[in-house]
Amino acid sequence: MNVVKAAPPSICGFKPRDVESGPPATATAAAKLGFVKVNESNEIKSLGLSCGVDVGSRGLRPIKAMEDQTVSVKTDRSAINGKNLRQMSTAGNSTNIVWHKCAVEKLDRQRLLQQKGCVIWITGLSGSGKSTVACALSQGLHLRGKLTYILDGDNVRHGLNRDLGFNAEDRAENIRRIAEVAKLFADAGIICIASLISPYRKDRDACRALFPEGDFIEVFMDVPLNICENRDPKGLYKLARAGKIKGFTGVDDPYEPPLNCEIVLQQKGRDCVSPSSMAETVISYLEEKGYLQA
Ligand SMILES: Nc1ncnc2c1ncn2[C@@H]1O[C@H](COP(=O)(O)OS(=O)(=O)O)[C@@H](OP(=O)(O)O)[C@H]1O
Ligand SMILES: Nc1ncnc2c1ncn2[C@@H]1O[C@H](COP(=O)(O)OP(=O)(O)O)[C@@H](O)[C@H]1O
Repeated sequence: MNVVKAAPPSICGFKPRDVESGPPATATAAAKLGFVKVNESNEIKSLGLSCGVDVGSRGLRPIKAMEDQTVSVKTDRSAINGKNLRQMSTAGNSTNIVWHKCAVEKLDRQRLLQQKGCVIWITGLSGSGKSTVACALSQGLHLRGKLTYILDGDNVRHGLNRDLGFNAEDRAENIRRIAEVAKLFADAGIICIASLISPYRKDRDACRALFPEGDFIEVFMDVPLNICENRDPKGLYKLARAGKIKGFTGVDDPYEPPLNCEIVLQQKGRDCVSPSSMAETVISYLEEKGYLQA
């Protein structure tokens, strides 16, 4: 039997950081919580007063604090003998980085929230109603007890993306960063609603590629330019027509409508479809695809 000696346990074996980072997934991690013995049959024997979490099954069950209790924990031997060094990887400009896995995973969070994490990507011209539908959708889901978060292009440009402008390269980076943030939200189990013009097909397709099949739900606000321009709530079309804003989408910059998106919300002619009925269309889709349950 190998004896792994670690720092003596605090009152309950957890330090605040251990609580934040979740329960131990391996014998090594468990050892950090106190004195433990690891035997050949993958059992950890607690030697001191400690409490832990049974990670042997997918559902996490807290273990009561008891003295000299033996708990079965699935240990990853490669984590103990250092074989996991093979998982070193390179991502972008970062080299020698290792993905750190936690025992509490997306499925656990989804079970807690009783929903599935995903991104609803709303694309369309300025003034087409993206932000309005995003809010109506968030409200509609909130009323059903579902957790959402909106990433609005305008708003994110006030902080995270304040260094970016509107040339094609900056728009691509704006969209890429928002997609990466949306991916984190979806991993948290949250229904993330991204509303931004995202005018280029290739940029939207690159976002889609970041997500598992089905989790990127593209919604096209199919509203003709003349309606958007008549609305002009911020007076930007007027400024663009007057030549005071250069490279304005739909005026002197392109917008490429989606070819194969999941949902089209159309506003044509005199018939006015309300934002809440548009939101209901999206909610029905989520219900049908099983996103509103774990
Ligand atoms: N040149 C130009 N073209 C288009 N839009 C412009 C421009 N300059 C400023 N704005 C305002 O910025 C909002 C669009 O930001 P996004 O982050 O959604 O744009 S993009 O996806 O990066 O293309 C957009 O907000 P919405 O009207 O809500 O779409 C505009 O208010
Ligand atoms: N379904 C709708 N019917 C009528 N007007 C709408 C609808 N959706 C949005 N609007 C109005 O259109 C304008 C632009 O909406 P907004 O959500 O700001 O668009 P975007 O975010 O695409 O720029 C706002 O004045 C809003 O009240």
